[in-house]
Amino acid sequence: MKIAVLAGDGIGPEVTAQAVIALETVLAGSDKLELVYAPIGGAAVSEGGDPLPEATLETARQADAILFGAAGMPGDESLPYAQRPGASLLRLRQALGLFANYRPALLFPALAQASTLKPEVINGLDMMILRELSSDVYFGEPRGERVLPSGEREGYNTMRYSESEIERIAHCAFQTARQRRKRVCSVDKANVLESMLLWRDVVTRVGTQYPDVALSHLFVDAAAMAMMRRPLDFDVIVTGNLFGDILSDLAAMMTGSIGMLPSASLNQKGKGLYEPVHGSAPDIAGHDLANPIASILSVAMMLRYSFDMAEQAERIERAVSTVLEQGLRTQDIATPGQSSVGTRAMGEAIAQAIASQAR
Ligand SMILES: NC(=O)C1=CN([C@@H]2O[C@H](COP(=O)(O)OP(=O)(O)OC[C@H]3O[C@@H](n4cnc5c(N)ncnc54)[C@H](O)[C@@H]3O)[C@@H](O)[C@H]2O)C=CC1
Ligand SMILES: CC(C)CC(=O)C(=O)O
Ligand SMILES: [Mg+2]
Repeated sequence: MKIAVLAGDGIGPEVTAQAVIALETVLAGSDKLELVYAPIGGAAVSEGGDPLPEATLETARQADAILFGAAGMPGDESLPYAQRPGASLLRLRQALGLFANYRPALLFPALAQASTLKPEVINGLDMMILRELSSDVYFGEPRGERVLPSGEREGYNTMRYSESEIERIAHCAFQTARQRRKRVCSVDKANVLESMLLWRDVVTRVGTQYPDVALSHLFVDAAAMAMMRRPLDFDVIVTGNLFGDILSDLAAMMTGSIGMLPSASLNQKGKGLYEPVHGSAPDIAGHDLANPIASILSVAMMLRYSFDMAEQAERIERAVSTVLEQGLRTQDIATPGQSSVGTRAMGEAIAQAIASQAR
């Protein structure tokens, strides 16, 4: 198995290093693992000017799966789009056709006190946010900035969705729900936006092919409220690129921290990129403070989705659960008065827990 490792910027390399250790530990004894490192984001700009060099793209194309860290740092936004380190991930997603982004929000019981919601509201939390990843306002044309006749500057973007783009993500949602609790909630803004009215129409039409799955619809503002109020009501949430980006950060806080949320992004051929939901966290980068669990759990998703290695995936997830049960915390999931460990110590403890498991 050839894995492209694109660690990127900020805490990206810190958490990815721990995810690689977890992967190597769970595959110990296998000579099949091949890791190919390539630069992306600000790291790639410093080397050659392009945040997504052709060689990196080729490495990603040739690999069986991709492990991504984070890209982008403060100040990026002043650069033209194609040179922006933060945009390199969007370009990579587009180039590989990664349209289905699975973001599971799961509460580890040991972290009930770390969530900002009351334990009785979130105990048992297990929702899957399925975010469409290759379209919407992030990619719509035209986009840009212009000067109005008044001399005032105006920024503009285009929210768009085609029927086929909605259809394919809707099928993913219903198929995922069939493996879970058979409920899909589609989140849109069909009361205001034409692209979202089409979204609702198409999801409803696709839903008729899955009579065993219950489909509901919510406008995104009401969805944000309902997710905070009764998160356990949700099974699969399917939504567009922008709303999925926002709602997954919201869901992350229910699990204790954004440092807990992994993700898998798949294309139509099943090729996958695996990454933590969080960004480069410049405020804590370089201080051994980042929580590596989201990245480590992303490796578990990789083993399950790309390599059909459910047993090894479960071993990683069980090791995470074990160290959390033992009371180990990085600073983001520590409750007041609780001591915390750094990125490396958390990663090492998880690797040790994997190694000492009875198989
Ligand atoms: N997938 C990616 O590569 C993403 C990149 N970004 C980029 O990252 C940069 C920073 O963006 P922000 O909005 O600050 O989002 P962020 O996710 O990097 O950080 C938000 C907050 O969460 C904390 N945090 C994030 N990950 C953590 C972890 N593993 N452990 C503990 N705490 C963690 C940070 O310290 C910060 O307080 C920007 O340049 C942005 O464009 C943002 C989101 C995703
Ligand atoms: C480049 C951004 C859209 C990354 C992000 O915030 C995300 O994928 O969650
Ligand atoms: Mg985001």
